[in-house]
Amino acid sequence: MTTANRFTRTLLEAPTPVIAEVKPRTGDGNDLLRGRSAAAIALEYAAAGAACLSVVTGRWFGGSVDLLRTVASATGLPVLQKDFIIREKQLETARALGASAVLLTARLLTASSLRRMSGQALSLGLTPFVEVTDEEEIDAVPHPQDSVIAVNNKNIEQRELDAGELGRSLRLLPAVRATGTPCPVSASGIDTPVQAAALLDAGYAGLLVGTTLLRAANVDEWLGALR
Ligand SMILES: O=C(O)c1ccccc1NCC(=O)[C@H](O)[C@H](O)COP(=O)(O)O
Repeated sequence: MTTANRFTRTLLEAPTPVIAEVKPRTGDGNDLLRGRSAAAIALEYAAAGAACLSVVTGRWFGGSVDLLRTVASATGLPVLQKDFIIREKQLETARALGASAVLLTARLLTASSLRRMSGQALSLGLTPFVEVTDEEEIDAVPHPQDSVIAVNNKNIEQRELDAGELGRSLRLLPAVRATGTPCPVSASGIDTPVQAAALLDAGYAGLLVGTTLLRAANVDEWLGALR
């Protein structure tokens, strides 16, 4: 497995293809850590069978690059960094701190910036995790065979305070598959194991789950329901 496809391979081969997210708070400031350390949460996710981890380092959600360092060193699982990543320097930092994949938000980047950042991520051994919300963005994803393409069910312009629309993932799946990506992912707003199972049954290869797992009374039970 090359470093650039470690994240994708791990997700594709996992019995529970969930990317479990660590983020300190919601977009409107509600605490999600509940007194726990980020490392303890990462270890709990790993023990419950999560395939990969995601860390939100963006300040809206209370994150920092230190959080990435902490989570990446807590377990051996591949880690995605979620932030507004727009410069090559951020890619170098992501790699240095232990990330395997980096969020590139199609809505926030011009087509040429997305192409440049995807190419640079791959050359640094990082999987581009390209987040999309419509067909136009999907058609413009560069290097689809080497990227995760994630449909975001929420709207980042609203700091993801909307409830999320899982129908978006179902509607856009054929277009995502048509790109040739091996790894379509549905991200955000997944609240129950029943919803998660329906997205996997529909053909998603992976799911990104944050708030619900951070609030779950029993992460083991939540993820176990998908096996
Ligand atoms: O989506 C983005 O562009 C983004 C950029 C910078 C920081 C966070 C960003 N998105 C937030 C998230 O990715 C969600 O935390 C994640 O998808 C989990 O969603 P949820 O399960 O609804 O908490």
